[in-house]
This record gives sequence, C-alpha cells and structure tokens, in this order.
Amino acid sequence: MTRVAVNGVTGQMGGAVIEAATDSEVVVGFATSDTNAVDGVPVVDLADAAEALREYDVDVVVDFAVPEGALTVAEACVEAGVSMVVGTTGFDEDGMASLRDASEEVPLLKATNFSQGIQVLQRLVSEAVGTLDDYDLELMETHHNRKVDAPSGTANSILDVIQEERDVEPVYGREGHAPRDDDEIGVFARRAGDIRGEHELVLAGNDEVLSLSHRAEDRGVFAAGALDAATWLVGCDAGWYEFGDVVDA
Ligand SMILES: NC(=O)C1=CN([C@@H]2O[C@H](COP(=O)(O)OP(=O)(O)OC[C@H]3O[C@@H](n4cnc5c(N)ncnc54)[C@H](OP(=O)(O)O)[C@@H]3O)[C@@H](O)[C@H]2O)C=CC1
Ligand SMILES: O=C(O)C1=N[C@H](C(=O)O)C[C@H](O)C1
Repeated sequence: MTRVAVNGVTGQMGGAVIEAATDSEVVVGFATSDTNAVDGVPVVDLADAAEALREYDVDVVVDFAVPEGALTVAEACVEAGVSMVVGTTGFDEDGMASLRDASEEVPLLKATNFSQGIQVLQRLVSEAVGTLDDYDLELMETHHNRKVDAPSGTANSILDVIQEERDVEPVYGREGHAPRDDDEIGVFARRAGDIRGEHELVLAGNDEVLSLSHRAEDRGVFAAGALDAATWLVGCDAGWYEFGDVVDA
C-alpha cells in the first residue's frame, strides 16, 4: 500500500483524505496547531516534517493546507526525497516558482481541482471559447464561507484555458457605470454556507447562451482524485506533473 502523509491534516480536506484512503495508508499528518492524533493518524508539527517523512517511511505527501505550509512541506519533501501532490490553492508567483524548483528534485503533481468532471469541463471550455470566438464570456464560482482565496484556484485555471484561446482581460467583481468591453471577462466569487465548489462559464451572443458548469457535491471527490494522483506519482521521475497526466494515463 502507498504510504501517505497529509499536509493540512486537521482541515476539511485533510479529514476527507483520511476518510477516502482505502487503497493507501495515511501514516502521518502535518499541521501547525494540533499535536493530537486525528482519526488515529499522528499529527506532527510542520517544522519536523522532513524527519517525520523518513521516520514514517512516507512514499508521497498529499497537501491541502495554505501556500506557506505547502512550501515548507515541499522543502521537506526535497530534503527527504519524497514525492508530493499539491492541492493547496492561492500561490503567488514566488510560491509557484518555489514549487517548480522543488519539482526539479522530486516528482511533484499540482492541481487546483482533483475532480474528473473539472478535467472534462476544461476541455469543453477550450473548444467552446475557440469556436464561439466573439461571444461574451463571464466566469462565476461559489464556495463555502470559510474559503480564504478568491477567485478559486479552479476559476484561475479555467481562466488560463480561456486565455490560451482568446486574448481577454479579466474584470474581477465588476462595479461602476460603464458598458463591458468585447474583450473583457467578468470573474465573480461568491462565498456562502457549506457549498463544496461550483464553477460556471457563460458564453453569450448571437441570440443564444451556452452555459458550462460543474458542481462538486462532496469533498470526497477531491480526496479520491488526489489519492489516485498520489499512487500514480510514486515511482515517477523528478518533474512537474498535472492531474490531466493521471486522468489520461
Ligand atoms: N485541489 C483541489 O481539488 C482542492 C483544493 N482545496 C484547497 O485546499 C486548501 C485547504 O482547504 P480546506 O481543507 O478546506 O482548508 P481548512 O482551512 O479546512 O484546512 C487548512 C489546513 O491547513 C492547516 N494550516 C493552516 N496554516 C498552516 C500553515 N501555515 N502551515 C501548514 N498548515 C497550515 C490547518 O491546520 P492548523 O491551522 O492546525 O495548522 C488545516 O489543517 C485550500 O487552499 C483549498 O483551496 C480544497 C479542496 C479541493
Ligand atoms: O477551497 C475549496 O473548498 C476548494 N478549493 C479549490 C479551488 O480553489 O478551486 C477546489 C474546489 O473548488 C474546492
């Protein structure tokens, strides 16, 4: 069985990963504030991550935490020679560069969304935006009220896909008094309740509206995808990998 360490083990996704791990074994977790075991999994302070990766003979880290914590654990993975699956979102440019550096030393797979549906959505978005190339585009996402980064990592990834097809300028949370430009895309983030994650791209023009949307109904979908990615990643060469590599394999 693949031996997994979970970064952010005390969080919502940390719990979901422990619950979903049936074909792999979560042997240790990392967090900053809780040294108690979570569901029988020992919790180790981040500062001791490299030592714990060796002590618990970890094959791969699955990370759902915050950017600062993910980067600390990426350094520990490099030190201990352990693979890493990064699910945390909200990295700035420096953070992304640090992850790229780590991927030169160990296998590192990063995805803003580990659901298969979002993989398919991204392909549909690419085709739709490339075909309906003069339609107005508006992108919306909705998440639970505890989410700290906005727009979501997934919305940013969808925006990247759109910008590969069309030169559009994002307008975040539009306000004021002016008509929209043809080449802008409105991007909107809503936060409410315990909504797991909804994303929608609207393409409107020529007396018709096409809406492409996805709704996650349980965190288990992300946890299962991340664990699939973790099992797949072990034994790969050092390098940068994405969830599409796993889904297409
Ligand atoms: N890629 C994907 O498919 C998905 C990605 N996500 C992303 O995963 C991340 C976590 O989401 P969620 O579980 O809902 O968040 P939570 O707030 O529930 O959990 C965050 C976890 O990170 C820990 N943490 C906080 N600060 C640090 C730090 N400085 N270093 C290390 N760990 C820290 C927290 O524990 P403590 O404070 O005790 O240290 C906690 O265990 C977010 O970035 C979210 O966007 C979420 C779902 C799916
Ligand atoms: O924080 C969340 O919950 C989620 N975060 C990811 C994101 O930022 O896109 C993935 C998913 O939408 C849930």
